[in-house]
Amino acid sequence: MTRFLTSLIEQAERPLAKVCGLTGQRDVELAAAAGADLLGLVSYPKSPRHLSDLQVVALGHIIEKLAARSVLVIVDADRAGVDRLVHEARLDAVQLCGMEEPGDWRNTSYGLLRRIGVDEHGDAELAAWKGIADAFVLDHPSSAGGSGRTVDPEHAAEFAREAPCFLAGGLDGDAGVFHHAPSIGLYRGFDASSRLEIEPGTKDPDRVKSFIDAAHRYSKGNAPSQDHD
Ligand SMILES: O=C(O)c1ccccc1NCC(=O)[C@H](O)[C@H](O)COP(=O)(O)O
Repeated sequence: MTRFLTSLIEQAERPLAKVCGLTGQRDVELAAAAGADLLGLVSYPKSPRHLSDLQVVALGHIIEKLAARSVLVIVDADRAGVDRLVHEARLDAVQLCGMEEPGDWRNTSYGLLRRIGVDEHGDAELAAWKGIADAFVLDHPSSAGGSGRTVDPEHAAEFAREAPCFLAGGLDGDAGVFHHAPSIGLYRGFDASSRLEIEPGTKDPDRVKSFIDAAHRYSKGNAPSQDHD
């Protein structure tokens, strides 16, 4: 049986937009209203966007009511704990960003994203998680996520030729996405967080909308259109 996230990625006629690091009902609602395909909730105490399990449960239920799709973003996760939280919070997918072992994450009932740092270790990571993760999030290697730093476009494109990938790292509105123009058609989705914020943990509605519109502007697999503003 094909999992929902693989189906979503394959059936979408345009790249998906994931808005990450949503910390409250206001931001969840504005991202959903702006058309985000995936809404990310971060569980990582060192992040300014960290949510407790109780907060994840509350926001997960709100996202479900909005008929939107949620992603738990977590670092050094434990499978049993994640399975429990996904069930309680009614989440759709999980993004693993730490030192998790691929073998522990086979056959999840939820969608699975694996974060890959765009550096010389990325190839081995990607090979280890292929067939387990539905897709990969290509991010700056300096931290587990939310760095606001852009990745090397040519190196990222090499990974995107190997497996379904979301591009992340320092993306903002149109200019941020379009910076990757030569290889933009390779990506199945785009993922942004810190550059869409007014302050850490609070999203700017205009930047969120501009990012989502930019991400949706491209036809999957095609070269970028040049008609953006
Ligand atoms: O957002 C965080 O603080 C975070 C912390 C630890 C692990 C992952 C985190 N975010 C993951 C995401 O999916 C972000 O969207 C991605 O890293 C891009 O972040 P940014 O460069 O800030 O757009």
